[in-house]
Amino acid sequence: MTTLTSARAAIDEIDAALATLLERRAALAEAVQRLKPVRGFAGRDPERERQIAEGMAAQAPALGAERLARIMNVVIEAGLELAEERIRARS
Ligand SMILES: C=C(O[C@@H]1C=C(C(=O)O)C=C[C@H]1O)C(=O)O
Repeated sequence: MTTLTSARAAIDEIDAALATLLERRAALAEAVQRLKPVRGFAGRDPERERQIAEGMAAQAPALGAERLARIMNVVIEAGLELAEERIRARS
């Protein structure tokens, strides 16, 4: 039987994996910023972001593209913020 404790433990495990993946994603998003002619928020690409949400919806149909777009908007903005900070700190 699923208990509150075991369900929360399962969520904690998934969140730990998500945190690792988010850290890796942010590092890759920073690498992309360094390759683009216009970096950071100024070089935002809404079409690419839409494709990301659509692609993820194929893996997560219950969440769907609209909710995934909202989730990914926060993820992408956090990555852009971090990339801008790190690029500024090194230049
Ligand atoms: C990383 C890029 O720059 C921005 C960040 C994105 C992301 O974090 O996935 C996607 C599109 C751009 O708004 C990119 O253009 O691929």
